[in-house]
Amino acid sequence: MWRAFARLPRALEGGTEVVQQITLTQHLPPHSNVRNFCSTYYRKKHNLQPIIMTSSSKPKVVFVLGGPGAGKGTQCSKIVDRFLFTHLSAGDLLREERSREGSEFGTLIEDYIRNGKIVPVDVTCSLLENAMKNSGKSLFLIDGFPRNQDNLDGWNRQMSEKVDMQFVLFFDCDEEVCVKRCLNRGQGGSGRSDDNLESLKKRIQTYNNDSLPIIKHFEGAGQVKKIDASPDADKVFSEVERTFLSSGF
Ligand SMILES: Nc1ncnc2c1ncn2[C@@H]1O[C@H](COP(=O)(O)OP(=O)(O)O)[C@@H](O)[C@H]1O
Ligand SMILES: O=c1ccn([C@@H]2O[C@H](COP(=O)(O)OP(=O)(O)O)[C@@H](O)[C@H]2O)c(=O)[nH]1
Repeated sequence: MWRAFARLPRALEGGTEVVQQITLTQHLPPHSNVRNFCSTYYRKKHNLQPIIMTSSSKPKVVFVLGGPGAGKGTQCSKIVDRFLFTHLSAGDLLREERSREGSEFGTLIEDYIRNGKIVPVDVTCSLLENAMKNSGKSLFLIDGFPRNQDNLDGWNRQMSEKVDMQFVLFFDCDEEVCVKRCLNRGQGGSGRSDDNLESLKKRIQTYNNDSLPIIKHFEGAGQVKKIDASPDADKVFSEVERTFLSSGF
């Protein structure tokens, strides 16, 4: 620990910048002090304003949205490696529920997924709430949700009072790139029943008709952080990392 501190630039030693880390301290990993100092250094270097964080007992949520294959899952794994978030993919939770023995929703979920339709919110929202509770954690990336007005309304009814939504991370990606990535994922053996051209046409249509208006809604409320998802995954992540650091994480 001491060696890591000793290598920090001299400018930081005087503590000229005060960054309140009230909430962060609830989630500190073993080397958190080093991490917090490094975040401060990064902010100074890039002339970013320090975020003054307030304490809150509610779990924090970042929604991760973007077209099918935009790279949401890929970037979420990188965020989890770098920051203190727990990744909850609504699609993964639905696929797990579909495969759970005795699930009353298995057939319904499979039909919705294969046809690129959006599963009724009560099912998805309950899976998300249970996963949040069972994790015992308090910082979540909710990946691939909310995808339509029904999702948003259901979330607002069931969850919005129980959590603090921080922002929406939106991976902006051309349709052709998205389709190509999903087809590659299918050919690479994803085993997903919807990584084929027929399902993809429907998924893209659902995204354009139902999901984009939700992203626009959040944009109108000033809650969207938009990332260009077309470069390679590491390049995309450097933008993502910058976004999280500048938001105080
Ligand atoms: N920036 C990128 N450039 C090229 N391929 C990518 C990039 N990000 C993800 N991929 C690949 O594209 C496919 C879809 O990515 P994934 O993260 O599963 O997308 P999503 O969760 O948005 O559906 C995967 O095979 C993944 O390895
Ligand atoms: O909140 C959600 C998330 C996913 N899905 C369904 O699960 C599929 C796959 O979603 P996922 O996020 O796993 O993949 P993506 O389409 O983003 O690649 C979607 O097309 C929907 O049919 C859904 O109904 N509700």
